[in-house]
Amino acid sequence: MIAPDAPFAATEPRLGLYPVVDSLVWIVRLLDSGVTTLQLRIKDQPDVTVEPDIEAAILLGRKYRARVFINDYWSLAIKHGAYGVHLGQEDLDTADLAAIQRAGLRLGLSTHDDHELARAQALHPSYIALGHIFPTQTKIMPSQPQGLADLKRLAAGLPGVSTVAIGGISIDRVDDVLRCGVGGIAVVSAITKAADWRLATATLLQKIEGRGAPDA
Ligand SMILES: Cc1ncc(COP(=O)(O)OP(=O)(O)O)c(N)n1
Ligand SMILES: Cc1ncsc1CCOP(=O)(O)O
Ligand SMILES: [Mg+2]
Repeated sequence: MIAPDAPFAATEPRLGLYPVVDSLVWIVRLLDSGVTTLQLRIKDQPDVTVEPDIEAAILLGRKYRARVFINDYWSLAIKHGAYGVHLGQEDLDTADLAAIQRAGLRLGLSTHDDHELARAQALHPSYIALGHIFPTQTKIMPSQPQGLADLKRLAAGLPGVSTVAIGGISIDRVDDVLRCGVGGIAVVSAITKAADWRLATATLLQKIEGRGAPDA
């Protein structure tokens, strides 16, 4: 991995509500509900299997003028001209960051602690994700939850950086997370496991971005 010297293409300073979903069906539902920042996170499939959905998600993002980030599959994201890519720390050892940058894609990076944060900052990504903040059922995490105090401390040390909090963020925790100073809140189960995902999405949009769905 060779670190590019220049910063990656900028994204919004405040990414707002940022659902992370595992299918095109969810991408369509959420774009239709007025969500403007999204991630397609399909895990551990061959490129040939995921390419059609990745391409479709990127095209839908363009059609809806939304920011669709592709998790993991950075070369497919480049090939199809995605808005952006989200990578984890382990991906940094193998991904061609210079190619992502040359292609003008935005880059989001995961961080779990101060050490990973310093590594991410040195790469000048478009946004930095901090987490997991609370315990999560969605992904097995080797690290401990960071909690709100650490989130506040870390966010305060990142002036001018677009930040996203992730991990165990339920609707009733959103206000506390926002008070820590992050500009984006990434959620999986708060939407995909909600009894009423439309209501959950509308509530999150209102709390995080102060707006309703297009027809609301
Ligand atoms: C917004 C956001 N933050 C963190 C992650 C986790 O990404 P990663 O470390 O690459 O792990 P996987 O999601 O690939 O399991 C994320 N996807 N999105
Ligand atoms: C992908 C990922 N990376 C860190 S926590 C997480 C899952 C977050 O899911 P949930 O919002 O359901 O806790
Ligand atoms: Mg990943």
